[in-house]
Amino acid sequence: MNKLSIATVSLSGALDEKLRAIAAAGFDEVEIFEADLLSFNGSPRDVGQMCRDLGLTICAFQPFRDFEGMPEPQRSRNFARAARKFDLMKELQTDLMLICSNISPASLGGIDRAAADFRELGDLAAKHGMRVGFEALAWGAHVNDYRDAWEIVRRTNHPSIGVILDSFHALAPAFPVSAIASIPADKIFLVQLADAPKLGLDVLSWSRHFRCFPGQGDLPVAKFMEAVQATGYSGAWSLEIFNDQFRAGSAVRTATDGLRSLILLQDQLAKTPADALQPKTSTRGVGFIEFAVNEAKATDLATLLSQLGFRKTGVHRSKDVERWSQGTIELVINSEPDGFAHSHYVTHGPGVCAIALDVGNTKQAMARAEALQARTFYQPVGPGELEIPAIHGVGGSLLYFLEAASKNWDVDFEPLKSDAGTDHLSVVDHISQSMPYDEMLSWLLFYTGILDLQRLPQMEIPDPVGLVQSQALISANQSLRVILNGSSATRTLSNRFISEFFGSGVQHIAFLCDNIFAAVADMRKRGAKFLRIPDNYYDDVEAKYGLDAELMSALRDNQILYDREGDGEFFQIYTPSFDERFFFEIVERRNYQGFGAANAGIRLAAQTRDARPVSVPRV
Ligand SMILES: O=C(O)c1ccc(O)c(O)c1
Ligand SMILES: [Mg+2]
Repeated sequence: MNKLSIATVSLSGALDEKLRAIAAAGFDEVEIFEADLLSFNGSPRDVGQMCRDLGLTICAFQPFRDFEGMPEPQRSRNFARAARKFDLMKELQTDLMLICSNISPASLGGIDRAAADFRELGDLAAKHGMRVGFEALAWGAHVNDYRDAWEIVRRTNHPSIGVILDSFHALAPAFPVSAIASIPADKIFLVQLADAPKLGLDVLSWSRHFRCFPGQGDLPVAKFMEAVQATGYSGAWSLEIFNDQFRAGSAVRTATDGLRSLILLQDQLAKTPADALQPKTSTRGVGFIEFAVNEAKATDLATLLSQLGFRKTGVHRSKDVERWSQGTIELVINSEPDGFAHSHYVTHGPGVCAIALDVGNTKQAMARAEALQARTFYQPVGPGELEIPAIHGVGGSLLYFLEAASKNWDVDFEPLKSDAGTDHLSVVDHISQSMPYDEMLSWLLFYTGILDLQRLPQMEIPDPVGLVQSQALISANQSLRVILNGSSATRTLSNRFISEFFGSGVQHIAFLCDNIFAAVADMRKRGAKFLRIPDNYYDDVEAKYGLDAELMSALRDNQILYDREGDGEFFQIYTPSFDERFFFEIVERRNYQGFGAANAGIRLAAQTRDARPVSVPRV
C-alpha cells in the first residue's frame, strides 16, 4: 500500500496544530507548506523533531516558486535561494523540494532553457543530498501541462530531478491522463491529489478556493490514479487541498475526512478483493426513526403523529418508549430518563436521535464503516434485549443498521391492539438534515463512502434571509433519500435550527402517500394543521402549468404545493414545526424524482413568517 500524506495547507490552525491533527487522523507523511513554516514560531529543526515525535515523515517541502527560465540577475538569486532552502530542508529532515512552474511575467520560455536550469539545480541538490520535483501549475506562464513538465524533466536527465503530478492541474483543464502511464515510476517523485466541483471559474481561483478531497467533487480522480498506478509508482499519495472552508474548519475533522477519502480511493482502485473493503452498504430503506423527548413532549408528539394517522402499535417492555406505525413507517418516541436518547434530548432538545436503516448484512455494514473510521456506538442492553449495531452520524445522532431479513428490532416492544389510524402514508420518502455549511462536504463523504448513495447536483434554495445549499443523496433503488442542508448565512431557518438546537440534525421528515388530497382531508379531520401558502404562489402555478380548474382549487383549498418535471408531477404539504425543532412533510409522487426545489423558497418564507422573530443585529 502506498503511504498516505497530506499537505499542511489543507488544514486550519498553526503548524503544530495541523501536524497533531494529521498524525491523529492516521497519516504516514506530510508535505510542509513553506508559508506554514515561515509563520511558525519554532525552528525548522523543532518542526522536524515534532514530526518525528508524531510518527510523521516529511515527504516534501513546498513550494519553491518562479525558478526556471529566469533572466539574470534573478537566475543567480534563485540558485542562492535554493541552496538556503536545501539547508533548511536538512534541518527539517526531508529530501524532496517541490518546485511549481514559473508564473512570473519576467520568466522566459523554452523547454531546453528550463532543462538547463534544472540540470544545474540537480547538481546543487545532489551536493546537498536533496531531490527536486517539478510540478506544472495549470496557470504557469510557460509550463501549464504535466506533459510539458515531464518533457523538461526528461531532457534534464538528472537523477536528482523528477516530476510531481497533481490531479487538479491535470484534470481541471481536462488534459488526457493517458500520457502519465508512460512516465517511468522512478521519475515521479510525488503524486498530489485533489478533487473539485465543476464550477466554470478561472482555473487559478478554482484551485485556490474550491479544491476538495477525492470523492467530494466532480473530477475523475480515480481515473488519474489508475494512470499513475499503471507506472508502478510506489510513493506517497498526498492530498493538497486549498479550500476556504477547510482553512476555517476543524483541523481534526478535516484531516479525518482526508484520510477517509484516500481509503475510499484505495478501495475504488483495489485490484483484488483482499485489498478492498466490504462493499458499500446498500439499504432497503428506513427501518425506524427514533425521537428523543421528555414526558410532556412525548404526549405532544404522540398527538401530532395520531393527527397524521399514525397509531400506537407498541410499548417497550421495560422503558418509556413507544412505537408508532403507519404503512411501513415505524417511529419510536423515547422519553426514558436516562441512556443515549436522554442525553441527546438534554443536549439538543426534542428531536431525532437515531435513524435505523435496513441493510443486507449488518456485519459488513459495520466493517466498512469502521474501516472508514466511523465512530461506533455501543449501549448496554437489558437481558433479552436486542443489541443494534450503530455508528455516530450527523450532530451526535446515531445511525443504526438493521438486518432486513430478521427485522426484529421490535422484539423489545409489547404489541398493542392498535387504535384507529389511517393508512395513507406508506414509507419515509426522505429525511433532511441541517448542518453548518462547512460540514456539508464532510457528511457527504460519510454518507457516500459508507452507503451506496449517489449525489444529485447541489441546489441553492433561497431562504428570505440567506441562501441555503441543498445536497440530495439517493440510493440506487430509491429506498433512501437523505438531504443535507447548510447555509453560511446566520439567520436562515437552517442555521437557526443549528444554533437553537445546539448542533446539526434532522430538520424534517417526508412521508410518501398515494393520494395526498385524501390523506390531507383525513389528517385535517383528525386535527392536523398545515403551513399557510400565499395566494401569489397559486396564481403562478396556474399561470405556469395551466392545470384544470378543479385541481387548481384543490391545491389552493388544501394549501398543497405542486411541481412538475417533464411529465412527472409532485405534490407536497408541510406541518408547522414541532416545538420549533422539526416538521413533517407529506408528499405524493407521480413519476417525479426530485424534491420540489422550486417550492422550497415558498415553504421557507412561510415557515419564517410562523417562526419566532429574531432580532436583527444593529450596526
Ligand atoms: O496554488 C499554488 O500556488 C500551488 C502551489 C503548489 C502546488 O503544489 C499547487 O498545486 C498549487
Ligand atoms: Mg500541487
